[in-house]
Amino acid sequence: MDLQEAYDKLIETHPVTVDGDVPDKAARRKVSPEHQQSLYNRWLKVKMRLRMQHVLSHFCRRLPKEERVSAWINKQGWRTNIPSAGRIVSEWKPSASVDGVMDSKRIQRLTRNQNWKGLLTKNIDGKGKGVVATRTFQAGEVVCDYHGQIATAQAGKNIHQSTSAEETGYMFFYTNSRQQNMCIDAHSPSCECHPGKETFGRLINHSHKKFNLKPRYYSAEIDGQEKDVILFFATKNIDVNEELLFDYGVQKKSFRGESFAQPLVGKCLSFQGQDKDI
Ligand SMILES: C[S@@+](CC[C@H](N)C(=O)[O-])C[C@H]1O[C@@H](n2cnc3c(N)ncnc32)[C@H](O)[C@@H]1O
Repeated sequence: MDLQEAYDKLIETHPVTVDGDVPDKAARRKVSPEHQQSLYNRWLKVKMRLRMQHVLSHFCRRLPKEERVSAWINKQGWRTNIPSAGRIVSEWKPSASVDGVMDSKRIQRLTRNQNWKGLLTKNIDGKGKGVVATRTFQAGEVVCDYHGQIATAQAGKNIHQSTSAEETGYMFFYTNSRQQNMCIDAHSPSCECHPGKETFGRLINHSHKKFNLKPRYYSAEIDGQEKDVILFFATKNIDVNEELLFDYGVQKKSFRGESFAQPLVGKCLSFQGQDKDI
């Protein structure tokens, strides 16, 4: 029997699991006295890979800090065969299906607390304020959300018509999972749930050609309540100091028309002045 056959036989009775114990020597010898040591090594190697995947799947769409990974690993109660937090961070890639992103407690917490890290508000020549990255983001990472009061599209349109030109660019129109036209109204710099805090999403500027973010709509259960959430995903790797941009869906250089989003595609109404980066 070669090693592969022996290994396949061993895992029939002793499958590798994240928390399982390596089969003892007697069990390994029973399968193959000749390969018992190699079976031991291979079993532990596969277990390590499984643990790495287990940790990575917990930090699925936001690059974690090493200390955070280390703290989480410590909580698992593993005494041997412990993955290195440094290696996890260096090998980190966005994982998990985009559909399941709002299942992540971390993303839910960031959405609830508006504590998005790695972002900085800055004045951008010719555009007013904008948002830049203070760390690199990998393609596929969740960067932040578009936060504000959720309203019907009609209510948003009314606000849009009754507010000043400076305020009207902060409405994000979308269609929800029940096919209702809705709007995230962020015309006030801070919202009722986060008084005194200016959230990042509303400050992200537009570019049709150089966008590096794409919004995606979710209907998510947060704190037992169904909520509409618009998450911004990096469409490419983003460098430090790079401005974050998404395509508002405006077609013209100066957009004043009415337009409602297709599902999953947001549109901000009213875009005035000289558009940089168009
Ligand atoms: C959602 S706000 C973005 C944040 C805004 N720059 C601010 O200072 O609050 C949308 C408004 O930003 C400005 N803006 C966005 N993208 C722009 C661009 N590419 N060039 C010039 N102005 C832009 C327009 O005034 C637009 O109505």
